[in-house]
Amino acid sequence: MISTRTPVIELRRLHRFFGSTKAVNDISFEVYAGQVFGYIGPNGAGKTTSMRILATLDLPTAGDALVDGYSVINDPDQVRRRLGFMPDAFGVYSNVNCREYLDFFARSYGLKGDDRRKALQETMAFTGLDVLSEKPISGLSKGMKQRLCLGRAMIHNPSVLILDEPAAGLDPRARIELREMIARLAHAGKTVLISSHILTELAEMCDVVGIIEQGQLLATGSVADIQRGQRSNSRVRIRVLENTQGLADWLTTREVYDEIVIDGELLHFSHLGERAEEAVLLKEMIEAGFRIAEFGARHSTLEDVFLNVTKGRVQ
Ligand SMILES: Nc1ncnc2c1ncn2[C@@H]1O[C@H](COP(=O)(O)OP(=O)(O)OP(=O)(O)O)[C@@H](O)[C@H]1O
Repeated sequence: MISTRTPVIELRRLHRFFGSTKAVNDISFEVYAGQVFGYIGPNGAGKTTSMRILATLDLPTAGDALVDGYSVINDPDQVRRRLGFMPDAFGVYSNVNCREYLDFFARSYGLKGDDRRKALQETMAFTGLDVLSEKPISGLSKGMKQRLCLGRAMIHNPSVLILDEPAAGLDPRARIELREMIARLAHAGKTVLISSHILTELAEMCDVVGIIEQGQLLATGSVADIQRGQRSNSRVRIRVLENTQGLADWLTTREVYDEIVIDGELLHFSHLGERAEEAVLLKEMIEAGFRIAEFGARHSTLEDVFLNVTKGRVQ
């Protein structure tokens, strides 16, 4: 089915080269209203470079990036109006308090009078900073600084938020709170692009993820889709008391079990099916007369998926 929805964020064959470094090398994807898109890749993959282009802080070597249909090349002002960017490094100004910091950015966006007061109040309430409004930034925890930085990115009520590694360095509680804030943003109809080099960190907060390495998008889809696309869903290990070869032959007749490796009394193979099928397999092996002493299945974790998709290449 052809989608008639217009993407809120669109990367169209985006390229950005720095000399011989292909930081972004032909990346295309679309993100729709209210979606949270996880941009995952190892260090140096090209995440920050593409996010900076979307935030109109850099220009592509070729291709384009669009926000609400506006090109970062031709309509950067329109893009800026619609977008809030949270960079991976927190800006300084540590000698001001939270309210003053947000007020400064509200003024730079041209907000005046009641509109500015309302924006400040709403942003501080959303980020939970209202109770800390007079606290100097220098005294804030890492989690609170991240909230402040998110507040700064959303002070002008943008429809799109670009968050570069917001979960990095957060403790588990602050990470859960960040996840909740992002869910609320998506619920309010905002479109969020969020990066990390850890798939597990984002898996629960994203509708769709894109895995990037060496400037190229290697896989996109829901985490479940990407997991399904992997060859080995689980590694099964069986110890049989005798007739290991006989069991291997018996398994080979069943098409779902391939690449069977025999190692003494042990058999290993990959399995692409459901977990329930493993219970059926165990029952059938025993019924077929094989004396099974051990049976174990290790399901691929999100880390395995990430390692399978990426190759560990750096540039
Ligand atoms: N201004 C620049 N000049 C030269 N090379 C650059 C510049 N900015 C980025 N690069 C290079 O482009 C590549 C991609 O960098 P980028 O910062 O986009 O990666 P990243 O995925 O955000 O990584 P990280 O997770 O480490 O932040 C790297 O090889 C980096 O060294």
